[in-house]
Amino acid sequence: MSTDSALRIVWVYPDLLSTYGDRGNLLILAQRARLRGIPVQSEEIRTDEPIPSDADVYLLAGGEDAPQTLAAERMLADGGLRRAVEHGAIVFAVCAGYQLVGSSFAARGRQYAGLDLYDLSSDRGPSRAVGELAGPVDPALTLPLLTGFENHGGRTHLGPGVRPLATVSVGVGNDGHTEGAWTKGFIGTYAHGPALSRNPALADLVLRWATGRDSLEPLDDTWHDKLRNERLAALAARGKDLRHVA
Ligand SMILES: NC(=O)CC[C@H](N)C(=O)O
Repeated sequence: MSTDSALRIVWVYPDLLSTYGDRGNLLILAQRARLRGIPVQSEEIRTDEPIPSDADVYLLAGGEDAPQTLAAERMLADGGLRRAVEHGAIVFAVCAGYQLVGSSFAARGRQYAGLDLYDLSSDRGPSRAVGELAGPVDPALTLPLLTGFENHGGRTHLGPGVRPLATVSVGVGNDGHTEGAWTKGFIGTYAHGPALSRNPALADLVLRWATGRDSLEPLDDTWHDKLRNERLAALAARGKDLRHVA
């Protein structure tokens, strides 16, 4: 992002990929930037539009199998997201969006080619993972506990080019042990909720990457904290052991 221009945030294919309130990720990211005085330009690029390759941040959301395969096909043919990533754009991808930035993913009984932007691939798990997802984030990122809601049939396998975003205390995530993936400029997660509302520190990490700033002024996170605490208390009430979770 250059200093005199707005931060350009693109939500890719809201008409295909948009489940469980994932549009909230766009709203939260844009609002947390604006509250810091960072001008923002949000764009929703639908399936029949070319994906711009010169934006700063790209958001991909969840989707059912059929829309996910269509989205992958269109994105591969379009090429805009690949060009953007090659220019250093940041990608925040949730669930179906997370799976389709890997080399391949499973849907409707077979494997489909993904965009192969990051070192991960997905196949089908033995059961659907549905419910709360929580766990400590990779200490290298110094973020608080990840909390979210998951609903997916896929399981994701990480290569050496990415690191797990979190380890799983509650839920399934990638495989019951790790959840999501990251490398500088990329975060993938199975967390809906939306993820950036339940994890505002993750939104700020994306903003720090996008602006090149080492730190951002703190915001009033009262309502995010209430939501986080309510969700974590619900897990504790169900006897989930979160003691080892920061
Ligand atoms: N919630 C989602 O995005 C689901 C992703 C994918 N269709 C799966 O079931 O694994």
